[in-house]
Amino acid sequence: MKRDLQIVDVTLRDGSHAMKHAFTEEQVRQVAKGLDQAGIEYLEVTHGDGLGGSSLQYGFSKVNEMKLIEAAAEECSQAKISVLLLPGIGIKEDLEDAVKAGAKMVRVATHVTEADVAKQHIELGRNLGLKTVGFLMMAHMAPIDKVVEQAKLFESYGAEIVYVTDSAGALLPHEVKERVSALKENLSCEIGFHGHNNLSLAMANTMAAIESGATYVDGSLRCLGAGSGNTQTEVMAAVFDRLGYKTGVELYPIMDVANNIVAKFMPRPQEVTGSSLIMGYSGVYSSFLLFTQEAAKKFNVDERDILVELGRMQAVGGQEDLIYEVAREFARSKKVPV
Ligand SMILES: CC[C@H](O)CC(=O)C(=O)O
Ligand SMILES: [Mn+2]
Repeated sequence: MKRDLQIVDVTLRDGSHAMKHAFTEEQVRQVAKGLDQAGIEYLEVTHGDGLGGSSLQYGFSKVNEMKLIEAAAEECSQAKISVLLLPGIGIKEDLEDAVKAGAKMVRVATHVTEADVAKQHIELGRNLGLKTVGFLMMAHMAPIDKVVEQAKLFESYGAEIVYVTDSAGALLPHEVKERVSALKENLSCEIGFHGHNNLSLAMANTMAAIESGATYVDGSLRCLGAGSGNTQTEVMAAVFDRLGYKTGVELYPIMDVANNIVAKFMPRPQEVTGSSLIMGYSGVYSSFLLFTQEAAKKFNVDERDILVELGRMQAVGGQEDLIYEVAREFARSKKVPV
């Protein structure tokens, strides 16, 4: 079937942040099987921070991600497994192992101003015969011309799709429109959008993206993802159907996997909480949420103060250690015993 839009499901990757990287093999099998049967073509499986993310800094995975990729691939009859790779966290050998485990797509992710570090990884993805994607994270942090420049680099290395990634859930619909339209005008490859719901705008932003020409859009079941989570996969399936787009995704089966499987194991509902709202408001990486909550508790300070300060400092992925430094500094200035 020719699809007008591709919904890429990231429950088993972005959802790993919300699960503190504790997915079990059985959970992954059930979700992958449900997504496959509902008609999703690409589903992403790795540690939340991508291949090689299991570590003291980002949190250890309960189950080795290669085992999870293999398990997901075994459950799929038509769907393909995508893996996320952040150069520096994941290495060449991780991608090669992921291919042996069954991966068919790689999304190489860099900070929005650092696309140049992805050249070798994108070339490797193409050489391994993978569908290869460039993922520009924290897209709110760069002006449009910079986003275009960086996206063009991805395309020149061989990326077949380039994503505008709203890692902090900070973009407003008109800002998504500006970014996606500019990429559409200046690139020949397909354009994707990955949203977070910290300002309750994930669906509106996804709509803005497709109206501006994006053809790949990410979602997660019951929004399971970092911060307030992602655009909700099953909601996208319903909305796109109402709009007359063909996605290949069947509504009742996708709702069933969301409500009968994912809802049963998610640790908490994906809501816009005080902290995740501040992440969107201040432009802080969604995956910092649980670390910030732990640091706030440990140092007895307000989570929101930590997040506003991280936003002011323009902290980016990889700077998780700053969360604890900022919390300690607040505790010191408030004379809270640490
Ligand atoms: C830390 C990687 C990150 O979770 C990738 C992603 O989904 C995003 O930037 O939103
Ligand atoms: Mn994300």
